[in-house]
Amino acid sequence: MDEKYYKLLKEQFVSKEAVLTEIINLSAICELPKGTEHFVSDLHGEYDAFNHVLRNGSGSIKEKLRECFPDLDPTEISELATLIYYPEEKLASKESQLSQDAFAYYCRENLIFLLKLARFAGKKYTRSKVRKAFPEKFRYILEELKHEVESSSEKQAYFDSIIEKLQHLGELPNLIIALADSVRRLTVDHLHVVGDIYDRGPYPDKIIDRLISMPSVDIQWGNHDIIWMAVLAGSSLAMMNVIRISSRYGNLDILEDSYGINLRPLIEYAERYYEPSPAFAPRLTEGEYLSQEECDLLNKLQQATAILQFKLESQLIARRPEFHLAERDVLHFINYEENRIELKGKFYDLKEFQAPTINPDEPEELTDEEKILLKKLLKNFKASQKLKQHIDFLLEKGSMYLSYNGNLLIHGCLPLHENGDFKCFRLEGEAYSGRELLDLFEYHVRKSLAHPDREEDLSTDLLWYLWVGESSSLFGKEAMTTFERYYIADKATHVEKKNPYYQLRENPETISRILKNFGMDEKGHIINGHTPVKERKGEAPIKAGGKLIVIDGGFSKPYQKETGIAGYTLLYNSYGMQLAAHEPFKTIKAAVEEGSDIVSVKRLVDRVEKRTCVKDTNIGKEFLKTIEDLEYLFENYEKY
Ligand SMILES: O=P(O)(O)OC[C@H]1O[C@](O)(COP(=O)(O)O)[C@@H](O)[C@@H]1O
Ligand SMILES: [Mn+2]
Repeated sequence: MDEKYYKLLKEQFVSKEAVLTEIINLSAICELPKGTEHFVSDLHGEYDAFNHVLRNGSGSIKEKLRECFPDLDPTEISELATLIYYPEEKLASKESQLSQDAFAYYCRENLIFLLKLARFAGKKYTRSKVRKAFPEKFRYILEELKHEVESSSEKQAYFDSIIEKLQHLGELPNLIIALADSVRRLTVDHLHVVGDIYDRGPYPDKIIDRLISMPSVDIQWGNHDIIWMAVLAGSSLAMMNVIRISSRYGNLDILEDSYGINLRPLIEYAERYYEPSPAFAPRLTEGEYLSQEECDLLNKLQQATAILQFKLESQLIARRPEFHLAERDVLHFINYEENRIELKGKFYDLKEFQAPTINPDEPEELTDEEKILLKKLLKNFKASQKLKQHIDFLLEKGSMYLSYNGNLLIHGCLPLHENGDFKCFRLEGEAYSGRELLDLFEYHVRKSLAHPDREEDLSTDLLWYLWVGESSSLFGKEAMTTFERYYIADKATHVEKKNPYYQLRENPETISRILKNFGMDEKGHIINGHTPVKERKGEAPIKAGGKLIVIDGGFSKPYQKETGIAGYTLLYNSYGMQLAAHEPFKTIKAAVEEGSDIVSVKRLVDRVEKRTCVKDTNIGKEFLKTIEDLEYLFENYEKY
C-alpha cells in the first residue's frame, strides 16, 4: 500500500528538486496567517441583503481600507468602499456625473488606490493564490501593475504607459471592476452558510447561484433547506409544505418562474374547493402589494396544501410509529360534526376549518383526484433542471454539521435532556445521540436523495422527521403547531416548546461537553443559526462566556420586528472572532449614491494571543501531513 502510494506521489513531480520546491512552498504557506472565514445564516431568500454582506465582507473591506490608507477620512474611505462593493454601478454613476476627462482622471486615481489595496490584502497569501484571485483576462496586466504601483521613479514611466494604453483602449473601467472583485476575494477567504437559505424571502435561487460561483464555501443544512431537498428525494408531504410556505409568503414566482414548475393543476384544484379565510391571508412585507385576486389565490392555495399536508403527515405517522409523532395526528382528533378537536385531553373549537375533501371516517385518505394531482406535481418538481442543480449543490457542499478550524457549526441544536444528557433517538433497535445521531441523519439524507424513486422509505420519511421531530437537530422543538396556528384561537396551543439545549447552551460546561462529544478541542466554539436573537428584548447573541455564538439576527424581513436588527454575521481571522450586527439593507442605489452601508456594530468575541497561522487550520494540518510524506519521498526518491 505504502509503496503504491509513494509511487503515485512521485509521479506528480518531474524531479527530486521539484519535491523539494513543493516542501518549501507548503512549509512557507503553513507559516502565513490564516485566511478570513465569514459566517452567515438564515438567509431565507433575502438575496439583496446577502449580496451586500458578501460585498462588504461584513465590514472587512472598510477595515482593510482604513489599515492600508490611514490618512484618508471616513468619507473618502466610504467612497472607495462603495467602488469595491459595486464597481459597475459606481462607475456608471460617476460616468454620468463627470466630464470625459474628469471621469478618466477618476478611473486612474482609483485604480491606483485599488492596486495598493490588492497588494496590501494579498500580503498574507502566497503569490500563486494572489494570482488566482485575478481574473484570467487581466491576470498578467494586474500582476505587473500591482508590482509596479509603488516602484521607483524610473519605473514610473513604464507604469504610466500601461495605464495610458488601457485608457486609450477604454479598458480602465473593466480593469477596475476586475480588481474590485479580486480585492473582495482576497479579503474574505471562505464562506460558511449555517443553514436556511430557503423559504419566506423572494430569491433563494439567486443565493444558490451566487454560492455556486464562489471559490470556497460550505453549507450546514437548515430545516428549511432539508424540506426542499426532501421534495427531490420524492416526498409529496414535503412538497405540500414547500408550496404552502411559498404561498404564505407570496413567493410562487420562485416555483413557477425561477424553477419553471407548473402549478396549474394545483391552482385549479385549490380554486375549486376553497374559499379565502382570514387565517390564511398571505404574509407580505412592508411595501409589498398584491391585488385582491392574487391574495385570494395564495390564500386558497395555502389552505389546500395545508390540508393535503395533514393528510400525508397522518399517513407517515401511521407507517412510522418509531418517530413517536402520534400526538401530531391532528386529523384523527377532530370531531367533524361538531367542528371541534381534542388535543391532550382538552377540546377546542375550530375556526373556519374548511376540509371539503376529507372523509371523516378515513381523514388521511387522499381522493383519487388528489392522488393524480400529487403525482403530476411531483413529476413537475423533479423535471426542474435548475432545482436539481441547486439541490445537488446543497448535497455536495453541505452537511448536518461541520467541524472546521476548531469550531462546530450546526444550524439548530444538539438535542439534550433537561439534565444535559444527550437525548436519544431509537431506530431499528439502536439508540443514537450526540454526534452519532447527526451522522445517522446525514447518512439518511444522502441515501434518500440517492434514491428519488423511493418515496415512502425510511430515509425519505426521516427528512420529514428532521422538519418536525422532537429529536431533530434542525428543528429543536417539541412539536410543530402548524395546525393549531391556523385553526385554533387559543394562543396557548401555538407554543412550540424549545429543546432544553436552548437553556443549557448558556452554560460553558455544556459547550465543552458537546465539543468533546465531537472529538474537538474544548477551547473551540459552537456556531448556531435557526433561532432569531431578540436583541430588542435584551437577548445576547454571544453566549456561554463567548463559547457559543448565535448568528440568526433576522435577514428574514418578516422577523426583523422581533430581532430589532437585520442579521448578524461572524468573521474569524488570524486575530480572532468578531460579530457584526447589520441594519436593514435599503437598495443598491442607496448604497452607491449615499454610501449607506449596513454594518452597525462590531463586537469582539475572542482575540487570540498569537496570530493563528495556516498550520493551525484544517487545511494546514493536511499540508503538514503532506510535507511529512514529501520529506520521506525526498529522502527515498531513488527507491520508488
Ligand atoms: O413564521 P411562520 O411562517 O408562521 O412559521 C413558523 C414556523 O416556522 C418555524 O419556526 C420553523 O422555521 P425556522 O427554522 O425559521 O424557525 C416553526 O417552528 C414554526 O412553526
Ligand atoms: Mn431554521
